[in-house]
Amino acid sequence: MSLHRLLNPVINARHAIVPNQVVSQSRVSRVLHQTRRRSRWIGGHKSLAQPLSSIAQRQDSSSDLRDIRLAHQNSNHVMQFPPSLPALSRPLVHENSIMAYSDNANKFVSIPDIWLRDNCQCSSCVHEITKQRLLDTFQIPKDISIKLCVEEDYGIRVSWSDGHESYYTSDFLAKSALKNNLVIRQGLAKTSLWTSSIERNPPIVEYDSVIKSDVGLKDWLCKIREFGFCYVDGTPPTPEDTEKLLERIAFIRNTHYGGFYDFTADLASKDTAYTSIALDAHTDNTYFSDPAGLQAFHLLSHTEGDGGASLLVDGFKAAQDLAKQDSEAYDLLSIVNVHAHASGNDGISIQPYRAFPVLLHDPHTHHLVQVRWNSSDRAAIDMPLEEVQRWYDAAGKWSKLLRSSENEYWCQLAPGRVLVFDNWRVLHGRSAFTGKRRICGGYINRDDYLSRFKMLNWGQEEVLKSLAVA
Ligand SMILES: C[N+](C)(C)CCCC[C@H](N)C(=O)O
Ligand SMILES: O=C(O)CCC(=O)C(=O)O
Repeated sequence: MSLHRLLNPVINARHAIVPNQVVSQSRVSRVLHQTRRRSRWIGGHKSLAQPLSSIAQRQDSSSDLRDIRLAHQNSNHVMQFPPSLPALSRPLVHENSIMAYSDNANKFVSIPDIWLRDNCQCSSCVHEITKQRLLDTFQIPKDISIKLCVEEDYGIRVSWSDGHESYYTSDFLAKSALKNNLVIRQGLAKTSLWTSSIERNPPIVEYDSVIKSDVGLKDWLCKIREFGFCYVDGTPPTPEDTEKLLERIAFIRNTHYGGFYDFTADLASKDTAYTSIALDAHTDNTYFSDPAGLQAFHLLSHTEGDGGASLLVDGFKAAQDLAKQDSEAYDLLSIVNVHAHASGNDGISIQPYRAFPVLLHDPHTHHLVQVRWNSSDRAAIDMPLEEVQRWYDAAGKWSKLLRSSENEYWCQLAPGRVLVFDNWRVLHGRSAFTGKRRICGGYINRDDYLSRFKMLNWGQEEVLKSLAVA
């Protein structure tokens, strides 16, 4: 059975639909080069900027980008996910060194002694309960070497030149050498992009299944990971039961709005969410360095008025549309950094530690990992004013895609139906409303959400192996 199927029953590569946009560095470099030629500008601060082309060249040198870009170039902005993993090959002992199959080098390579010694898993080197390293890495003798290593049924035993004894399971050694561990490290999974037609068959789970069993919780999180959102029907229409539901995933994130939120149009917090005006499709927390990973809404009541429909847009789908429609615009929104702020509450003006692009990509895999889009909270654009028209042109195309009837999914929330969505992928909004409308919900950190997802799908042992920890 291939490692791929061993690792993740959730992933089914044969049907995986594109989850991520891959911006080829060569194209990004060309866009920058054009920008540089016109305005001698890179990344905002000439003295600090490192021309992306040089970063691209550095990244170009790593083979893991070559096959990703190849996939990208051959498949027009998209990459089938996840990259197929090689069969798990058993490590072997050769001339007093340990060889493991590296899918980076596509061959068996010798594992460096320092790495092996530093990753000894015995109870004096790793805390058995906390899984933290106890060993002082930098006290390992510089000339550390294997004095003797013996293959056993399930692993390899090593006697070191400093007298230490180690034992490594074959599974640990094999998985630590793989570069494609990102599937587990990043909690990647099957992704289905959607349009307004999702209305016919939206992802739904039942409250009881989620509350009563981890099987139900896993099903919910897998649907959120696949579609970027999922309803939970049958939820008792109370803040208490809604909070309990969300805490099945992880603790609620505290912000300047408080923790678990229960709000209405009373400007209790000085944000337009606390009014009755319409809100365009946006992602929340663009003013935070780390926007919440999940956001939830549970409409508890709406009396003496109407409107207040909810809007969802698949940002990854819209990004794919933009990439196909105008790759230069896509690249510009992937490069130009935009500032954001939250400054309504007294004594508060929050910004992230740096400006971020609308479309944020993983610097190593080039996968699209985050959409940051909120015109209400947007501040300065990190681009010389004489250049900024290009950003507005690109952003205008993006906005048009978000507002297209193909991509807008309008739904009417109701008591008992909790909406939870991936705030790094799915944009949300609402129509204007009248009357008294009460919504509760909460934010959950992305890392806490993905931790729960990975624990339910692979378990701690496999996750730690993917990190070369256990
Ligand atoms: C969700 N809750 C009502 C607590 C706050 C809403 C804040 C919305 C903010 N403009 C943003 O985009 O993040
Ligand atoms: O009131 C709503 O339906 C959504 C409010 C909103 O967009 C937000 O809280 O971020």
